[in-house]
Amino acid sequence: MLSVTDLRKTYSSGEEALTGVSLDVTGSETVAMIGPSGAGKSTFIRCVNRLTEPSEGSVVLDGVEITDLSGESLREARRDIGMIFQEYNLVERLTVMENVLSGRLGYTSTWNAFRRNFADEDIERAYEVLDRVGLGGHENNRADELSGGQRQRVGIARAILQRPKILLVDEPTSSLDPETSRAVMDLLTEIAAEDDIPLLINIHEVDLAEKYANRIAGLREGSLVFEGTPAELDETAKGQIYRGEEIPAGAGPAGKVESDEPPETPSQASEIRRG
Ligand SMILES: Nc1ncnc2c1ncn2[C@@H]1O[C@H](COP(=O)(O)OP(=O)(O)OP(=O)(O)O)[C@@H](O)[C@H]1O
Repeated sequence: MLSVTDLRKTYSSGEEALTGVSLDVTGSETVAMIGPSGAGKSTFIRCVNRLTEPSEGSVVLDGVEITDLSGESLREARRDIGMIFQEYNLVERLTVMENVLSGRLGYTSTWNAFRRNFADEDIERAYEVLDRVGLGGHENNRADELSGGQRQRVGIARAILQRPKILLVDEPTSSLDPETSRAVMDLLTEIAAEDDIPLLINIHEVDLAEKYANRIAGLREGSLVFEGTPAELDETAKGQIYRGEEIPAGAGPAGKVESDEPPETPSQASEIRRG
């Protein structure tokens, strides 16, 4: 379970990106975070795994206070957090298999990673994970030979190879066409359900949030202005999130709630074969 309390982030520029956001993500639920551009969605997700340093607040994952950690303990905690990025964050000249195995780099020594001495067990599991995301047979393709949807599948495979306790997903579909976006969302929500892990997903497309999420969190100007089910996300709530409209007195249930570093990878492409 992820429990975020009163998270604040002020960038050195003085920009107050988060002004005290609290949100829990539990079980195998999918929580979609929506909101206009600049609302603070990416900042929120990046503060959870400390790719961005929060200014104040608490982030607890399965009982571990992430904001207190540093060095090796922070690296260990990050292994529990699968991260999937909008622009995939793949190393273009590396193979699919190498990109996926880079999800295991946190577990292997620098020397072994450099030599690409991945454990046979990891390679075996990477084949399984690639089959699972529909990329069986593409292990030795270079990342730059893949379509956008396939690249995102590699990103998903890399994240789940870590056996994470939560998946954080930042705008997974913004570079994809509608059909591919739905396929990627199907895959993500299937994995969350099958592996019994929660999914926190930033997403621009409200229709995808409504279709796939169990719960929707609406951010506006760094504050959580809505938290509810897709059914509760009515026009009033959308007006509040996207246009800053006040909730009319006596309105329904919706509204409420007051209130830098990609994974390390080896440097050159080469084939890694089943051991
Ligand atoms: N590294 C940074 N330095 C300074 N300000 C930043 C930085 N990153 C983000 N911001 C600012 O913080 C605010 C929130 O940005 P963030 O990227 O979190 O929003 P977002 O909701 O994810 O937007 P989008 O949907 O466009 O990706 C914006 O005003 C943005 O300009």
